[in-house]
Amino acid sequence: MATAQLLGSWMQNMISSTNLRPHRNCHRSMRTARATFSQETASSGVRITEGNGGLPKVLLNSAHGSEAEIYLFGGCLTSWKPVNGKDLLFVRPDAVFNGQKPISGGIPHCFPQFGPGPLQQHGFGRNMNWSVGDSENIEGNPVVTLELKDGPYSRSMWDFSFHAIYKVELNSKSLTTVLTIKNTDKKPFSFSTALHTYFKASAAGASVKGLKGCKTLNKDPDPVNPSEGTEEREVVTFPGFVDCVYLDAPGEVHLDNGLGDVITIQNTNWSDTVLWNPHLQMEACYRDFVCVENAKIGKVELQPDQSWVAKQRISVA
Ligand SMILES: O=P(O)(O)OC[C@H]1O[C@@H](O)[C@H](O)[C@@H](O)[C@@H]1O
Repeated sequence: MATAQLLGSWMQNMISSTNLRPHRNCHRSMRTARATFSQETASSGVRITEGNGGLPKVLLNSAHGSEAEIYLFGGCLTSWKPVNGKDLLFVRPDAVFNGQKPISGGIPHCFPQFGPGPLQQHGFGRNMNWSVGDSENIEGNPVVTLELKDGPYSRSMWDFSFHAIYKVELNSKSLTTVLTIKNTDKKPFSFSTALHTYFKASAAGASVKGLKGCKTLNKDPDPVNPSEGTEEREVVTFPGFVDCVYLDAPGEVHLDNGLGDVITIQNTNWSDTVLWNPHLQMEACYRDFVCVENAKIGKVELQPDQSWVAKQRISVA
């Protein structure tokens, strides 16, 4: 795509308002850097365009025909189309794109709190502007790295210096994300986190395999005092309201979305899995999605300069 198309005037505003870094070499003039970034990103299958509500979004296009999109607001993946062309993520019809409220759908970040807890539900990572740190292309597969650092808004709720790095790689049939949280403060901090993935589904026909034997924290009916149990089922379904944490979940589970797709959800270091469907609490859309979330429910404590890293890979056959 031509530079002019990539960088309209809205984009130039966004560069300053979202700390978008056009290129690693910051000594170049901004103008040259913008042009270089756009040329490089166009050829790497990574480009930035205007999304809903005028919010900037990163488009990933692989040489194989797969596609994904990520809003910088919240670092939120809102679309993933493997080569079969079907979007396997779900964005709720009540989602707003105003840069004020989190985007309800896709893969929002829960950070630095999964919740419930003292901070706002699911923390603030999903309603801050992430920036683009880097982009590359590996054998036709676009890779983009987003970053989030503390600022006055996060400090007002959680007074720590941190650096979150979110690397997203799109392959023909898979989407891999690596999240790194680094303590850049002089004091330790602790956090919980999740990738709150909304999958498009027929909730009535959807099921998850791989969780049998896990300890469970069932948040239905009381999310603050969940009841402990053990999952006995080989195949977990969504017959009504579901809100359950699976502790020490395996590195791989399988979601049958009830729409003809089986999605393999693999992880490294996301120790827990959460299943959620709001049923009649969201009458307008509960039939059309299920959430299968890789999570870290127990607190991670990081000393200064320490990092925590977790990987998720979602794929279709
Ligand atoms: O903030 P959202 O996207 O509406 O999601 C809320 C739900 O997120 C789930 O992860 C929690 O387990 C639920 O308890 C919660 O209600």
